[in-house]
Amino acid sequence: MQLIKHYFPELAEEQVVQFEQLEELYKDWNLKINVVSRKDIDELYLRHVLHSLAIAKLIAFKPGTKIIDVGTGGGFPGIPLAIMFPETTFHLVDSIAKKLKVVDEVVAGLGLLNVKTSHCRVEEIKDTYDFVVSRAVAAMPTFVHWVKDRVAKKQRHDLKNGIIYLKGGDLAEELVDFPKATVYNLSDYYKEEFFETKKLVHLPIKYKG
Ligand SMILES: C[S@@+](CC[C@H](N)C(=O)[O-])C[C@H]1O[C@@H](n2cnc3c(N)ncnc32)[C@H](O)[C@@H]1O
Repeated sequence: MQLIKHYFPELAEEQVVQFEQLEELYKDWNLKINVVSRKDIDELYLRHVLHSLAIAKLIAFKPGTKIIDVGTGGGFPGIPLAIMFPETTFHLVDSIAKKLKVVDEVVAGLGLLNVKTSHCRVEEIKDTYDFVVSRAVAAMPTFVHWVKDRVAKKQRHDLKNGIIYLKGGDLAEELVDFPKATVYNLSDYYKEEFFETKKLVHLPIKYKG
């Protein structure tokens, strides 16, 4: 938790409490429904919370912003971002019900009012959002195909509406067809070795409606 305070010193007291509560909630629920690996749960703040919050280093979502987290799994990056931006609404979607059960319990345990969840494939969602966030779900061409019509027209931020994707490793091949993508190195935000190869991709998506 010190890690989170170190990189995000401006958190309000309520947010600090919510981030602190995450560890116990995940440890507890993970014993009942295994959604986070053992190694990852021991390093929850580094591998999940801080990693998810890299998106908050790129952009501060304004009040009223609508975000969808596609393939949220156990709630990443959606839950840490929902704590960080309480006036932004987050729709967390996953095709595996047991993962969303954990997400629902963690959301209830934290008392988060800005999160809703759907158990479905993202291809079934019809709504639109300012940004589509995600981590480790599909290769970029497949992902873009799934979500390109989910991006709203109205711009609220300097950063163009579109996809914000947390990815590891070499992205060059995946991004050849997306010249408008910008890749950010998480090592520019965080000094821990875990982030050395981690990246954040922003891909603006133009509304076609
Ligand atoms: C590797 S996990 C990543 C989970 C989480 N984003 C994280 O980083 O911890 C990928 C997740 O994407 C979900 N998923 C894959 N394709 C999907 C789709 N088309 N619609 C919704 N969820 C999907 C899977 O069920 C799985 O929970």
